[in-house]
This record gives sequence, C-alpha cells and structure tokens, in this order.
Amino acid sequence: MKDTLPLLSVRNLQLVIPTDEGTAKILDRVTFEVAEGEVVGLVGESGCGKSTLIKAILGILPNQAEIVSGEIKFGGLDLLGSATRRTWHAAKDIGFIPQDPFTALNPVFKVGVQMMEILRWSGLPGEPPGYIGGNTRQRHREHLIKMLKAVQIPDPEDAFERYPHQFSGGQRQRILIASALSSRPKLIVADEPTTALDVTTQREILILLRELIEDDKTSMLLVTHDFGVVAQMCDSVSVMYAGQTMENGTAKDIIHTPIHPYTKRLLACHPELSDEIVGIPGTVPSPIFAPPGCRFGPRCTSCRPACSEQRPPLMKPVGGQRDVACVLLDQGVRV
Ligand SMILES: Nc1ncnc2c1ncn2[C@@H]1O[C@H](COP(=O)(O)OP(=O)(O)OP(=O)(O)O)[C@@H](O)[C@H]1O
Repeated sequence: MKDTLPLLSVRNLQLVIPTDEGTAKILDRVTFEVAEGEVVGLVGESGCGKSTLIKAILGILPNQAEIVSGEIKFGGLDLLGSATRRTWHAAKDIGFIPQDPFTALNPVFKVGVQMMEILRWSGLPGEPPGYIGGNTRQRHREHLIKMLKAVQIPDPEDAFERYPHQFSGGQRQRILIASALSSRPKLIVADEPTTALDVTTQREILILLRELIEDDKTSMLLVTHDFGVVAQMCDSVSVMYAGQTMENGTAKDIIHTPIHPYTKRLLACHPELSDEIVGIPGTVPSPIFAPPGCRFGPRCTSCRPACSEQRPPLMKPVGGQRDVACVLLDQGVRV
C-alpha cells in the first residue's frame, strides 16, 4: 500500500481456536500495515477479532490459539518465529495501552512500583530488558517522573507514591500512556484507549496521545469502533469484519469515499460523518459458524451469489491507493 518498508506488516493472517462447539475461525487472512510514524486505525464492530489480532501482535495469544498461515513482521523480523525474539520485541519496542484504566492497574501496588516493573521489562533505549544493574533504578524513577509530568499528572513525584484508586479514570489512563511510552517504543498498540472515559476526557487524552507520539515519531495501531476517533487521530485505516480485512486506505479516502459496502454501512452509523443515520441489520456471525466467502454477505444489500462462493481477495481499485475485498469490484459493479 505504501512505498517505504512498513514497521509492522500483517499478511494473510489466519488464526483458529478449537472450542467444544467446533473450530472458531477467528482471523481469516487479515492483511494491513503500519508505516514508521504512522497512526493506523483498526476499525470494526464488536466481535470482529480486533483484540485477538492485537494479542497475536503482542505474542499473548491463549495457548489453544493456532496460527494456521500468514505472517506478522515487525521491523522486518518475523514475530511468529522464535518465541524469545517475539517476547523481546513485544517487551521493548511495542508499547501497549489497554482499554480499561479502571482494571489495568493493580489496586494494591503504588503507581510508581507498577511503572517501574513495566519499564524494567522493557528498558530504556540501549538497555536490555530486565537489566537492573548500576544506577538503573534511580534513572528509571527519574525518567518515569518526567513521563508523568509529560502526561500532565499534577505533582508527579507525589503521584509516583500513590495508589491507583487515588486517581480519576482519565488520570489513570494518562498513567498507562506514560508507562506504555516510557521505553520509547517504536510502535504503540492502543486497544480502544478512551472508551471507558467521558467524552471531554476522551478528547483530551486523544489530543495528548497524538502530541506525544508525534514528538517521537512513534507509530500507533489504534483499535476503535468509532470513526470520530479515526477522523481525529488516524492517517490510515484498516476496516475488519468478522475476522476478515474488508478495506485498507488513508483515513481521508475511507471516510469521504468508502468503497466496500461494509465500510459504507459502518460510516452510516456515525451521526457526525453521515447525513442519514442507518444501522446495520443483523449481527456479526460467530467465528464457529461464519458464512462462506465474504462474511459480510448475509448483511450486505449488494450481495450476489458470487459473494458466498469464495473469500474475495484484497484488490486495488483502479487509481486507488487502497485495498478492497469485494467480488463486486472485480465484476465492475458499482458498490
Ligand atoms: N479464546 C477464545 N475461544 C473461542 N472464541 C474466542 C476466543 N477469544 C475470542 N473468541 C471469539 O472470537 C471473536 C472475536 O473476538 P475479539 O475479542 O477478538 O473481537 P473484538 O473485535 O476485539 O471485540 P470487542 O470490540 O468486543 O473487544 C468473537 O466471536 C469471540 O467470541
């Protein structure tokens, strides 16, 4: 999709989890990439496989999950290869901001203790993960207090010694952002980082996050179901439905001229981005009983018999800077 080598590249990733009811085909040839310094939004309804995809990138999949095919490359290295290499990179070069600041911090440990532990296992640039020799602890403490200041936590020295319940939800999310950015990772994976917060705090946190990553040219994979957040934050977007990549493109193209019927329907659910608000009838199918071919077919008003015959490959529409997986494109049908 882009000219330069991507920092993160996920290609044709297929992942299954065996269950008592049958095999859950959770990811079906997911494909997208994140360039250096780029913010990519990963968008889709609940149950589309976003969290599973993040776990695959971070190397924290449940034991029973099986990657059937495909690849995840980070800085050119195969993250699905050696477990040691994967863990090292996930710890050092990929920062993670979780969804819920109310549960992500352990209530019985001081904030500083938890931040120190995370930084110990990621390390500052040039330090191996887990290293605590020399004056590392002192340097980490000073660095983390600076990070708390950068995320606008009042009286950061004092905050370092306080417990999570002594902070508001917005402040806790700022602490988690400070922690995730503390090792100066190349990539931040943020799993709906503001959904647990009120609208005003959401906006403040997103603006702060964007400023912080811009300063260091850090890339970000931002999981969200909210196109308003995409419009505010993202350079590019990957739209997922029921474990399949439907459309990849720049945020501007996807928001203003969506091509895939699913992208169009998803945008039409957002009052701020659509003249006419229309929901999408039906629900995301279970990955155990996913329909054949395009999984959006049963909910798609443009659906044809061909849509259930095979999984449409990602194709580049003429003159377009994006990938779209829809058989109707191949047949020259306006979607
Ligand atoms: N360990 C598991 N065993 C069986 N099925 C699973 C497992 N984990 C996830 N799934 C199923 O995989 C599908 C995708 O789940 P996932 O949590 O990745 O979606 P999501 O897009 O992140 O949803 P949300 O936005 O609600 O977090 C769902 O149907 C879910 O029930």
